[in-house]
Amino acid sequence: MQRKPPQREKTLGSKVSAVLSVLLDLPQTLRLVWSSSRWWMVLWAVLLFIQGLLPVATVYLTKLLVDSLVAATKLDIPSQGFSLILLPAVLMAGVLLLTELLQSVLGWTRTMQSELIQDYISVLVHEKSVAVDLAFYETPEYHDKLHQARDQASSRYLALLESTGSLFQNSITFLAMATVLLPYGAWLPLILLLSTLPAFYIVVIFNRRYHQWSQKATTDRRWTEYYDVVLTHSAVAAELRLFDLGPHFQSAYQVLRKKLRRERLNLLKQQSLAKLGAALIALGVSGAPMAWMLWKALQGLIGLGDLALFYQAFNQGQNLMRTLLGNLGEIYNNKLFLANLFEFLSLQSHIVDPLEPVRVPSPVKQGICLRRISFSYPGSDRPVLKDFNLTIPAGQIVAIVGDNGAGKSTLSKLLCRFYDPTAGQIELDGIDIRNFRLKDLRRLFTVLFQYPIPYEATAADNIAMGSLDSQPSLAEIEAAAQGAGAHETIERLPHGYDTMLGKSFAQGVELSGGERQRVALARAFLRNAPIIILDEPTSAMDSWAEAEWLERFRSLAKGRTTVVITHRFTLAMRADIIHVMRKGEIVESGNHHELLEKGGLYSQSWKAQTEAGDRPSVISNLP
Ligand SMILES: Nc1ncnc2c1ncn2[C@@H]1O[C@H](COP(=O)(O)OP(=O)(O)OP(=O)(O)O)[C@@H](O)[C@H]1O
Repeated sequence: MQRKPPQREKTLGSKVSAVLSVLLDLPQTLRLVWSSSRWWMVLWAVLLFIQGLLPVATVYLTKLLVDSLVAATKLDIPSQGFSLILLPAVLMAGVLLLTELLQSVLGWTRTMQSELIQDYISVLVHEKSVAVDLAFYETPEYHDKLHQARDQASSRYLALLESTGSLFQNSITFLAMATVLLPYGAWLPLILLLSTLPAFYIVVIFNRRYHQWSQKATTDRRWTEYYDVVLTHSAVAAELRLFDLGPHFQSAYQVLRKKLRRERLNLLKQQSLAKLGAALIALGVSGAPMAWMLWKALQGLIGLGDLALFYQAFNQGQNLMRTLLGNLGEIYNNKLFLANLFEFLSLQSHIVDPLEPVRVPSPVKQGICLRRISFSYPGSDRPVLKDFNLTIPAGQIVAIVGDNGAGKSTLSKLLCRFYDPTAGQIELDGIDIRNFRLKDLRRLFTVLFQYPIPYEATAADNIAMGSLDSQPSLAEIEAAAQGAGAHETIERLPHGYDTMLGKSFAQGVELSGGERQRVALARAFLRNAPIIILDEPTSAMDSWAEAEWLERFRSLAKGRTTVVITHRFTLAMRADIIHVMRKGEIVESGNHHELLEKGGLYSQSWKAQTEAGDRPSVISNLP
């Protein structure tokens, strides 16, 4: 077993520089906020600046009030005393009023900013997640990253903004307060700083530990989310009840939650103890100046107003210092978490447009040619295709039949460049498809995937999604539905083409598997692409529906290049060329009659099934 190299202990200096580098990078991080809500940010900064000055005004007015009170008590005429107190009292009330007013305007600003930032980050994450290679979905690391980016980014950004704002506001208050304290001794602000440093150190250390733990716990948290979905999702509801899987998944969920809770509580316990220690140190350091001021007051060297001012200013100064350093700790912590978002946003796709794209052929004249293709899925050593050759002539219907796992669906993914082959090349009219712009290449294809997605939308929109760019008319949608054999089904729905499909939203209806497949087929047909790939188009259809659909399909596919991936011989036999695939290789090719005459795998499967009196629908798994 390989041993891990011993981790070098970090020195205090390297820890400090790590913290500093994270903190100094703050403007870069805040740029994103600036892009999302710049004017709200300006308003927010102005409000914070004013709010930062208010505590000092309160402290100063307290001194004025106490001094006026002392002076008033020495006067014989009460009305004169009253007028002495009036001005500072009114000013104090004004400051209190302004504090309240600022609070509510700030609350409003913060809510607006929070909405804008959340939406902005969601847009960035969505843009990235629809752009990255399909290969990213193959790795748990990608799912962890996506989870971290989605799960915490918005809240961490808001928290970062909050702590930065708080740091800004408290720095202003602190500077003003330090100015007030300076006449009593230049060393006082220094004592304030010293008394709060231990707490700061503890905040930073534990924030880092929390971040490390949180990164490590991402996979566990994703598991709990998975169990949560299984326990609550409609697609799983029937199996869950029939196989009585509820207790199994509930227990798995609870075990993980318990583990996560325990780890988090342990961290919190250690942090609380350390914080208590830091608070005791701070108390010891700050007791001395208070005793010193009291002694001076007793000596008559300072007045009561001074004592009140000093007490308030020192007390608030210390709280402020603690908050300031706490803010820095928070900024550091949130920045650590936001690194996940930036890491996610900086993921680089490998399947990209070429530097000098070539125009896609229009119309397709020769067809598609796969030359010596080898391919393994990312993260897997097992080749799905090895030295694979295939020609799909333009304008013909080519069927690919083969047993499970032969690599049939993989072919369609390579043709659309969801993945690139590890060796060999795919040519369209003699040009390597890597020379085309991705969008242009994919626009040449329409695909009915093996497991098509039913969208929560109306029947018409479900079909229109095949070609949203062209804003299809209802007549075009209906024509596609006719071609897929979905028209009659949709006509029978309560609101026809306007019926919502899926039951997650109001007035939705559920279609059967075969009906859903026809709607998906209609979506594929609507896209007027020159190359059609149909992966098991009739797998959910009954034999009558299949026979009827096949009749229509011939005319629909006319003039287009079609690849039909199927287990069904009744479908394959109508193709111009049939390729039999096995373990990543083409083992037989020809039309139905040629293959029957050859007496190979195709013919044996066909005979075995017809002799058994079955509909010859599925290729048998011959040895
Ligand atoms: N995303 C993936 N990551 C890793 N391996 C995969 C992935 N998708 C498919 N495979 C593997 O590639 C092989 C070929 O899969 P493919 O889906 O192309 O088979 P198929 O011929 O379409 O099978 P079926 O008739 O069952 O649909 C299978 O062994 C499968 O396990």
